[in-house]
Amino acid sequence: MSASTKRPRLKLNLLGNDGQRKCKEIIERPVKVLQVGEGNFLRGFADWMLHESARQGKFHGSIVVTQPRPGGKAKLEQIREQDGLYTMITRGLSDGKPVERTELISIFSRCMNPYEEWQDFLELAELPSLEFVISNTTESGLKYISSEYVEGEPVQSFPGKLTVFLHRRFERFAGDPARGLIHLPCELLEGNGDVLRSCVLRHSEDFGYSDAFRTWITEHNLFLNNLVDRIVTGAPTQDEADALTNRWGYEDQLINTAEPYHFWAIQGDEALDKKLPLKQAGLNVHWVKDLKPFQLRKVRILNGAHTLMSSLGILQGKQHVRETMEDPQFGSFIREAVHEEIIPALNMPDLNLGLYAEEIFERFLNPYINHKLQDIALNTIGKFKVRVLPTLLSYEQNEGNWPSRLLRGFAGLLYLYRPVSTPEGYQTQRLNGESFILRDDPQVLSLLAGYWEDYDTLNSNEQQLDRIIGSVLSDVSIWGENLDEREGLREALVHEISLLKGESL
Ligand SMILES: NC(=O)c1ccc[n+]([C@@H]2O[C@H](COP(=O)([O-])OP(=O)(O)OC[C@H]3O[C@@H](n4cnc5c(N)ncnc54)[C@H](O)[C@@H]3O)[C@@H](O)[C@H]2O)c1
Ligand SMILES: O=P(O)(O)OC[C@@H](O)[C@@H](O)[C@H](O)[C@H](O)CO
Repeated sequence: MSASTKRPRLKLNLLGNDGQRKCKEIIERPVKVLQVGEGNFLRGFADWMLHESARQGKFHGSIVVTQPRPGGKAKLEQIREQDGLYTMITRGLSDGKPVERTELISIFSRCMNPYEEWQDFLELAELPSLEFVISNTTESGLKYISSEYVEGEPVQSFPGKLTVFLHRRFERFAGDPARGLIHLPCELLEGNGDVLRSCVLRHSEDFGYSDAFRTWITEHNLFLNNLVDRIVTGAPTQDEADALTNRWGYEDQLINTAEPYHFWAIQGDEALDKKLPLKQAGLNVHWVKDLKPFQLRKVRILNGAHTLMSSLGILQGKQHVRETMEDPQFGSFIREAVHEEIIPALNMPDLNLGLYAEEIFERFLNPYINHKLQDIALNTIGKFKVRVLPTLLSYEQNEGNWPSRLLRGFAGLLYLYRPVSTPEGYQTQRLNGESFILRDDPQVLSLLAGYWEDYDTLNSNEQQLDRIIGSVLSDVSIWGENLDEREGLREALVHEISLLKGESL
């Protein structure tokens, strides 16, 4: 956009009377949620859901948004400059048909930088209206980092800050059981609620807080394990953003985009939907007794299919998930791997996993998303161990033979992971000889580089390959067990790699 067409930033007073009234109606509600994290995901997931529930007149509250680390300041400032407003664009396929919806989200009543407004932040703990703490600080943010609390100075880590915050609330309300909070940490960690509670308890010991405080934490605060699922893709392209600016007459620097699909499983009593009316607002939110089956189906089917396609796809020169799924041969390969190998090995007939898988394929085919295989491939070894290998092993145990597509996926991973250390990082080659940088645990990459050292793609024979694969499989430090002791696995993988080298799928 040229300078002459520069538009003002989105603000409340730029909206018409009706728009202002609708936004203010929500913004002015009492603060019920402290949010730790200002990232795209939370804004496209929990905030979007709470706004929807508020819009329907079900959720009578607003959110104070805070940044979880000193570095998150810029995004928070942008939110502040826009009076907490931002546009959410939901687009993708729903039952095979393209859908697109644009909404102005006005659920944030305040922005707060705890590193610069520590006392104000702690004062929030005294709000009688406060009921929830929702966070997403990535897996790196939800962990215990030993620290001291110096009165008046902010603690750096999210769990550390939360501990001081909760202590202030405990003191202000003299340990009133009714003033405990409900915590929904959305970080993608198994047992995320349990992890957060144990961090808070550890910090409370470090900070010298009383046993009575710890009892209040364990007995009167709820830390709910939960599983989130939605692909939130953040800002649109600059061209698209410019076109929207021209259409709206103002610039929104916080436009967020996401797929229509959303799923939130929360391990907790369904009665909590009265306080957090998401299910009753028609959102795909489930209060469940046991989160494990939901976690397992997502990790093994959705993430498993991603991991399976990433190594093979990269080897074959593919770039994106959609392109891979649209390829007739590759697409069928992934569908068959899920329906014929992953789902049977899960052995969960009650969960209608076939339908769940079809929904996932539709998400993979979302025409608005270019999900890069190289992003999914980050730290593939660790992901494969959790997302694919257990399926491969249980299938073999149940059926007495190796599942051919998962085996091919494993062969693809092993063949992609033949790294050579270069100044740019650990490099490998696609099947067409093009180089590709592997981003993974440097220790594992260094071990693998050693095993593949003498290998020559063109001249090495099957015996050498057999020796290398044997060494890789038997490295317990990589796989957590000696996979070379699994009968027939090495031979089958060597055979698959030989086939892979000479062909496409
Ligand atoms: N975007 C998605 O589709 C999606 C879907 C499901 C889960 N997730 C998960 O959500 C997380 C965030 O994704 P996003 O798209 O919002 O990214 P983002 O970059 O927009 O936001 C990242 C957020 O995490 C915080 N953060 C990063 N490192 C931190 C650390 N060490 N300590 C404390 N806070 C830290 C940032 O300040 C920011 O608030 C990722 O871990 C991702 O796996 C994302
Ligand atoms: O985010 P990662 O790197 O752990 O895994 C890559 C993808 O499988 C993942 O991002 C999914 O798209 C996401 O989990 C969907 O909710």
